[in-house]
Amino acid sequence: MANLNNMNKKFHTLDDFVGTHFIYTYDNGWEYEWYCKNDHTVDYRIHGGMVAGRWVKDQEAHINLLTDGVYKIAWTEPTGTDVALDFVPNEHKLNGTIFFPKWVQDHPEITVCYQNEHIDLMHKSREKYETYPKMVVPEFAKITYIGNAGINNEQAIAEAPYEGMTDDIRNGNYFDENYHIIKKDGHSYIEK
Ligand SMILES: C=Cc1ccc(O)cc1
Repeated sequence: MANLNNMNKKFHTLDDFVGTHFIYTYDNGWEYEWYCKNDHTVDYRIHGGMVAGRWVKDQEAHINLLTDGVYKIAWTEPTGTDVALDFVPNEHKLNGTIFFPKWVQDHPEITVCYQNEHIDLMHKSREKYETYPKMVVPEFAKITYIGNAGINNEQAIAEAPYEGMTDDIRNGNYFDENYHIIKKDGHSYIEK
């Protein structure tokens, strides 16, 4: 058991941000977990909201330092969903805007999966169903966890979300001191 929640971390440079793992709750109640895997890649897991249960690895993203301790991340997904995040981690907050195509709003369950194994289905669905009007979700979020997962840590986001997972992470019951998953009965995990 290791308490890796580093809410007092101070951010200045891009290097301070890359390799950091966050959990946050949007003001609409949606809880997300997001990992800046390297300077052009993100992984994430969705714990609450319209597409709770969805998780994604190796999403290409634009990751930029705007000014001291302020970061902008933007990407477009195989579903056609676009995302722009502005992190102000020293104030434990961010602003996220998600632009969902109409089909994700109409059929969110199609996207609730480990997306990496269903890229074809995402591409087929975005052609088959409607794109417009898009559903825009602009929200502030409060950061509840900051962890130094390190760059290209494949264990940070490595299994489907489960009830209580974010509490396990925040309470230090999920990762060991090397930021590897602690093996637990009843939960799948990826071998070290
Ligand atoms: C749709 C993905 C997504 C990932 C992180 C976040 O904060 C908002 C949206």
